[in-house]
Amino acid sequence: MKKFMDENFLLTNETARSLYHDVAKDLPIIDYHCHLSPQEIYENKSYRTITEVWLYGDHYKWRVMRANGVDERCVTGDASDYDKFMAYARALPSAIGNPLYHWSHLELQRYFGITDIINEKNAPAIWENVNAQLAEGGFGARDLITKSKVKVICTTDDPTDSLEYHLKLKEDASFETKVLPSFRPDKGLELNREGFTAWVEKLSQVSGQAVDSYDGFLSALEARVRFFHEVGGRVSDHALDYVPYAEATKEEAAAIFQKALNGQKVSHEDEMKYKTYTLVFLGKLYAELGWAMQYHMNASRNNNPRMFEKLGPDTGFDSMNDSAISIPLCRLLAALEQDNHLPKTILYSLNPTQNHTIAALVGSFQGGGIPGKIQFGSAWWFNDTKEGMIAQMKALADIGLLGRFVGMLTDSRSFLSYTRHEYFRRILCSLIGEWVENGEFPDDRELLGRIVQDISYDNAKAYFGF
Ligand SMILES: O=C[C@H](O)[C@@H](O)[C@@H](O)[C@H](O)C(=O)O
Repeated sequence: MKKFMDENFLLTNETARSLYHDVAKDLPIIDYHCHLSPQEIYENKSYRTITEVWLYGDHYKWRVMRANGVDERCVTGDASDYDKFMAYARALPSAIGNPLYHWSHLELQRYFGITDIINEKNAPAIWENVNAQLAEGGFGARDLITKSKVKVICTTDDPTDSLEYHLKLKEDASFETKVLPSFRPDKGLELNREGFTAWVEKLSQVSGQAVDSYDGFLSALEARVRFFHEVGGRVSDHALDYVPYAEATKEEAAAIFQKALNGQKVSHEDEMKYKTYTLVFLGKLYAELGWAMQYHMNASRNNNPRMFEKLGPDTGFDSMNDSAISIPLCRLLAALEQDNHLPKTILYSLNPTQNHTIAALVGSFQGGGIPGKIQFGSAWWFNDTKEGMIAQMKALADIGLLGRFVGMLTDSRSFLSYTRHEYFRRILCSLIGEWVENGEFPDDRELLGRIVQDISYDNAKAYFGF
């Protein structure tokens, strides 16, 4: 029997062990999509308790606690940090087979040198141990990033953000990791959602442009894209909970925008027309600037209205959507490809039944001399599991070029999540090792090492141009 999570954790064969230990293990990280706070990075936020650094903001862990019957008071409420931590420690043994079981142990092992198997009995000692280490210092946000060998972080930012902390970080030579903004204009696309008109008003203020017409709106958005570019942004990100496609003239899109600006709801067809026109406009701009555009598709968000009312979005009440994406997505990309304005694009679907659909679809839009220009993005959110990552990589290998994959991102709100890259790299090495040991790929260590290094780091570096 293998030992629990030792140095050969998840490395199921000899080739995998050598690829991981000799190549992947010590490579730096490019975190091209996450939800970390630039302010916390700038201020090198420190933590007093394990709960603060480990559980606050981590909605994956909150779901496990709720599923274990923990009262919301002990999840996001006013219970003490100790009680919250104990509630998680009590829940964890039931998370057998869930990546959180592994991530949680990896986080304690790699950052705090704790190799105990977490349970209710030893949790009080772990609480004392981690809190004492935190008090000694060296566990601030920046310290954790540096320890994790992260070269670049792309945060997720609203177009109306002043990017104050990105600008400050740019000036701060004492911190070597690049922290760059990503342009996420969802609030400007979701014209039927509450807050749309207020957001447009804010956009007008920050861009210093009047936004009383669709032309003004597009021009203000463009100004913000260019501002993000100046600050170092090279990536955009869109949450397309369903993929819209409905052709529209500019006049039609403008009339729909005006209607929403007057506080009226627009029909689903009009919403799609507006989104299509605006997405194509933005896509062309990203292409001009050489950015990579990310589409995060098919999330079903905020499924629990009562909890949404109480806690807001991204608090652990989301799931997968099953809208068809193939036709609208092809049309959307084709509208950009038409005049050669398709930017580098990364496509993620939260619905893993669409793995092969996306892997095949990306192949229809490759070209223009950029290796892996259209990417099938890494297994996202509920798919960010051992089986989910293997399924995504196998689908990509089946139909496309796994060797050009830009690999893992963190997508997290926690500074301890960098162990997810280790998890991914172990699984990658194992998968490749199995093919080699099965005689399906030659045992050429130089070539294999190259492929592992590319997927773990070099491809992302070249793709984003960091
Ligand atoms: O991994 C899960 C996430 O952090 C999730 O909350 C985000 O991916 C978010 O939905 C987004 O749209 O960017």
